[in-house]
Amino acid sequence: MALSCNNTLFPKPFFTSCSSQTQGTHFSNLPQPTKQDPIFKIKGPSTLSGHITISGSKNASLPLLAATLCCSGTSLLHNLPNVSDIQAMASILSSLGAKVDAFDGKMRVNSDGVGKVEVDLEEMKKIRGGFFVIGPLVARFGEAVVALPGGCNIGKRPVDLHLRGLRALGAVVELRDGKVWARAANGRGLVGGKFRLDYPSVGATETLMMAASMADGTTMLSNVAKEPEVVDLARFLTDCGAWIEGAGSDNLIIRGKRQLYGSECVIKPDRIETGTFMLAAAITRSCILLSPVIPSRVSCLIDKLSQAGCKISRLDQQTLQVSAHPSHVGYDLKSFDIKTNPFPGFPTDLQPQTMALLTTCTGSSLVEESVFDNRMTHARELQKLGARIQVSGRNALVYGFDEGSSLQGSRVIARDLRGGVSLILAGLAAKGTTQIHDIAHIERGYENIDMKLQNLGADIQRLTLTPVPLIL
Ligand SMILES: CC(=O)N[C@H]1[C@@H](OP(=O)(O)OP(=O)(O)OC[C@H]2O[C@@H](n3ccc(=O)[nH]c3=O)[C@H](O)[C@@H]2O)O[C@H](CO)[C@@H](O)[C@@H]1O
Ligand SMILES: C=C(OP(=O)(O)O)C(=O)O
Repeated sequence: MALSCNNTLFPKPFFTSCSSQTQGTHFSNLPQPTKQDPIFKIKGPSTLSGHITISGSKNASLPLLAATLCCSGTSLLHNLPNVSDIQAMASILSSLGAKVDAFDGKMRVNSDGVGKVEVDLEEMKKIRGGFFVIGPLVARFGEAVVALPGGCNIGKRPVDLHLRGLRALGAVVELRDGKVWARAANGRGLVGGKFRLDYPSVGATETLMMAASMADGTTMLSNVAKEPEVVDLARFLTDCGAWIEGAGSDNLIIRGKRQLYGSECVIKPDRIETGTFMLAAAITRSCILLSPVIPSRVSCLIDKLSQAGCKISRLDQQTLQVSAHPSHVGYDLKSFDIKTNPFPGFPTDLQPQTMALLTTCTGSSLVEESVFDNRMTHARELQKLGARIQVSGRNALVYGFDEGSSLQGSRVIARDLRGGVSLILAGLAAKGTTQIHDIAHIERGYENIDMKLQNLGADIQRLTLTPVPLIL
């Protein structure tokens, strides 16, 4: 599409105009480190090659770990990613009294000994996924007290649909002192009900699936999320003895069972990590192999990257080759537009990484974020690397480079998980050194990302800076 700086969609640029004045280094506005501050230091530009192993999905693992609270006996989950969100979730389950053993990427959970239904506020602040325990706790133990959840700061993120849905299943739910207090009315447990979600929220769908699986009677949920992680949760709950029909469609019918039993499950490969590494190949104009992957879960990105000119081949059931190498592609990658949407639409969790790629393509692109109301803060950081992006509310215009110019290394801050990883991608493509601060956000969801990229040939190091005194 042809776009100009005066496009009427963007009457008041939020960050800078589309000039290249932001190119170069930007150290001045950054706070001096005052505490141990691990950073990623990247020397670019990099060319990647070789094979990358994709870890289990964080967003599938979190609700599955919560679902183990529904089960009598022991559950065994395999292929959990070694990331801080999973450790935080394990710590929440232990704090409730569940027995959790973690070993070799596996977790064995037995929640028969749960003796507490209140989650510690500090634990809840760390992650979004901690809120999932509300459904299983009310359904199996009759009560839950859970603080409002943390997670990425990407917009308002209310939990009204979780709470209204629980009320439709007979729970009494109140908000007091920043906590949600929920209990099954009359001490009789939850009862089946009907609930239509105003928006197909992934988290609310998962909370209500877990709750309804143990409610007395049949529950009908409509306008539910169709994300693959919902399908994975339905499969696990079914293996535990639940009766769920319709996972992956707009409507769910769930017949509640009095008791569910611990089961075993292998977490599926992370589709967002898959997409992130596909974009890493594209932004560095490289060729890499990725496995294990489920291609149908990243088909939106496959379409967009193919449109840009990347060559994507399926080598076997679970191996993809992504090539953006000039000798394979023949010309530089072309820009494309994206609009994020619930699955099967373009995933919001790949929007920042895609924006990073678009800053290096020829032509200009429109990025529309329709899922979250404040998921553009990475644009400001990408600008520090010289990217030409104009943000207006939930939309961004991204201008590619003219021949000969490119991103330049700089010091930047990871402001959230996917925005943070978009800076790694940009740093790989940029000339010179990029330092990324606040990388704890990135480590919430990416297992050993520095080592995985080193294995592909990138010059990236994880360093811990020693605190320096503030010089006035
Ligand atoms: C731990 C986890 O799995 N996180 C994922 C999950 O987040 P999460 O489950 O929080 O995302 P939702 O699908 O619930 O949120 C989507 C939209 O619905 C709104 N909403 C949600 C719940 C509610 O009660 N009321 C309401 O208005 C949100 O503000 C947002 O605008 O799905 C998102 C959308 O694919 C992903 O970006 C997150 O990575
Ligand atoms: C937004 C994300 O995570 P969370 O919902 O846990 O904040 C994410 O995984 O991109």
